[in-house]
Amino acid sequence: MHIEVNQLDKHFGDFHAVHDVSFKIEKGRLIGLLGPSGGGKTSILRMLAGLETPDAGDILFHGKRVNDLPPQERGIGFVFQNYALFKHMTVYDNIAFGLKVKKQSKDQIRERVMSLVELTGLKGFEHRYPNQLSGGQRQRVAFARALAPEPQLLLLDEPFAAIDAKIRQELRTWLKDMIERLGITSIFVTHDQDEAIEVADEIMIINKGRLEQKGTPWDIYKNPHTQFVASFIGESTIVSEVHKLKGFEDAALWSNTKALIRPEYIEVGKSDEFSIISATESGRIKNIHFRGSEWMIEVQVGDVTLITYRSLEKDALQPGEEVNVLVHRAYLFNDTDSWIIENKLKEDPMPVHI
Ligand SMILES: Nc1ncnc2c1ncn2[C@@H]1O[C@H](COP(=O)(O)OP(=O)(O)OP(=O)(O)O)[C@@H](O)[C@H]1O
Repeated sequence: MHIEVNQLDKHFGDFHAVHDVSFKIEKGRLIGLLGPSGGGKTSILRMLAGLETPDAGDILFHGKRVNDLPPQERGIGFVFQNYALFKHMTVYDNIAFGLKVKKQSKDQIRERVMSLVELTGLKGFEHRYPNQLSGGQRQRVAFARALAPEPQLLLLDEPFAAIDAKIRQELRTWLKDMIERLGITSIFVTHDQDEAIEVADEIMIINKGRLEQKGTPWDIYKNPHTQFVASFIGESTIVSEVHKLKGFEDAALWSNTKALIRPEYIEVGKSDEFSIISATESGRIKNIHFRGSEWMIEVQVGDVTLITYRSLEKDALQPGEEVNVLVHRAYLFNDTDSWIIENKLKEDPMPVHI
């Protein structure tokens, strides 16, 4: 289903929960609504579902305004974080529920339920009750139940929040595959950036009721439009006086700016490891922390502490050691504008407006 939302607005009493939100979603896309708690993600989802009425704005499904359609007439399936399965019903009856409401025949229901049981890998579990299933299995039942009436839009609110980390990882991949295979337009709410980056075709970043940015995970990561987006997606060090770093002197031209520097744009090494000498700084290793497959390195350059990662032998760098540091690029933000600025001693000297 193709979705268009124009200037959606919602207050709860005096509280402005959703501000002027507009977006379009193409048919078959898997969209992640990502943002901090209380930002308005669930409110947007509930308005799409018809469970909440917008104060202003239009919601169009296939170009047709649906603001006044009740939830059951919008062709939507739901999956919630707490499974919301009927505890007193078997897996079979849970999946069949929406079909019975639609008054389908017993044979039709059996055929549809069994094909969904097969699709979701639940064969052999049809006669179990929810309390006889693992969290991951219950969530697959919830998914099958939502799909049963053949919705055109699937809405998932924190679908994996209540599930252990390892199973959550498996379910993410499973869900992505499943949705791709079915080609059903889906929107899921999450506050977990890794989940959104890994699963979604496109991410919408929601903060304080506003849509800050919409794009593919790669595009948002590479070209964050606001300081909030840059700091919410991926890691970064915030630096207020980036012009003090070699190659970034031009940043002094813009007032009230803050720079964000991603770990992968920082290279740290012993002096003989660098060839681009003019752009390197002298720094000192402040601390190193073991992080499993890599080490987190805090390096002091003047009064700035930068964070980066390296896979290295334990004794390759030591706290207190003098090192060379090269910063490749930074994101620069002031109240109204944003730029990507490359190290002019190393690469393109011109900042790119984003
Ligand atoms: N029915 C309601 N009445 C009053 N305030 C509400 C209502 N629903 C939501 N809110 C408020 O609106 C804001 C946005 O809530 P919403 O649930 O949409 O955010 P969210 O981004 O989904 O957060 P979370 O990740 O915590 O679920 C919150 O401050 C919340 O307290």
